[in-house]
Amino acid sequence: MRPVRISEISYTNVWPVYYYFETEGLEVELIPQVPSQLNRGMAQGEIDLGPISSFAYGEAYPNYVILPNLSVSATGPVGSIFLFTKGKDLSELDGARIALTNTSATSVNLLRILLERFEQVKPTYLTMAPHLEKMMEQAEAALLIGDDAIRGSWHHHGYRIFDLGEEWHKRTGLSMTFAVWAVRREIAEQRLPELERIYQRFIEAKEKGKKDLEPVVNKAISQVGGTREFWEHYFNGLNHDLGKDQIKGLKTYYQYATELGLLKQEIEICTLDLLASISTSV
Ligand SMILES: C=C(O[C@@H]1C=C(C(=O)O)C=C[C@H]1O)C(=O)O
Repeated sequence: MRPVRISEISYTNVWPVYYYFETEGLEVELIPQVPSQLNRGMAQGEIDLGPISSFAYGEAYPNYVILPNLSVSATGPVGSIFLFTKGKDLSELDGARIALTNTSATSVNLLRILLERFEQVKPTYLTMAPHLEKMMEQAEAALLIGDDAIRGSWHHHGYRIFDLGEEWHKRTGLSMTFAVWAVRREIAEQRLPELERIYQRFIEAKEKGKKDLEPVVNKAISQVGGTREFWEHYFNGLNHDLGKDQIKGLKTYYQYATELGLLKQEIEICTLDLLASISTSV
């Protein structure tokens, strides 16, 4: 049988889980990608499992199941999902052109929820590669995610920066889940014992990442730049669990996305019960 194809998001936000992910003895292939490539790969059946955009889970519903207790979430500022504006507040973006990174699915739709539902403004959008200066030549505001957003925030360009995790939390009081570990439903049905072993390794990796973050911080400093304080603060602001609070925030996000017509149907959060069969939780 071919290896299980697992995506590895190339952004630092998943390193606290992937750094200690041990593939020894597993029949897996790790494929580095940005979220939008992973979402496409999963939809086309080229990738079996990975931390997909939570929005992509909703789009593909009910084709995937979620591995419990893994996510990329934040309650409040996330530190790497930023809207850059030339000084305007979110409420002043009616009719504005906004450039969206072509690497994201969750955050572009989160932005639409914040602007269209909460601020009642209706901008126009264009999708571009994540280059802040090029985006700002063509638009009044730009959305970046992941390390592109982090690097963008380090430059002294004078733009106003809105953290979408923080803006979501201010308006809803809820946590926001940007990615969930999803697996194609047929893989879950056909290769459950292997999935259990893979899942166990992910959970072990996440626990190690919580206990010993220092090597992860060192890797980020050497590969991306920035200070130890920056990365400690960034990683500590992220949450990689999928507990009650995260699920409550995610359900609300799906509900708003469906109400705005961004998703076609009501979404249930189906998690894989790794000791029995597929179940719908919470
Ligand atoms: C926290 C982040 O979350 C990411 C945001 C995603 C999206 O917007 O679709 C997808 C996966 C997450 O890993 C980030 O990129 O900074």
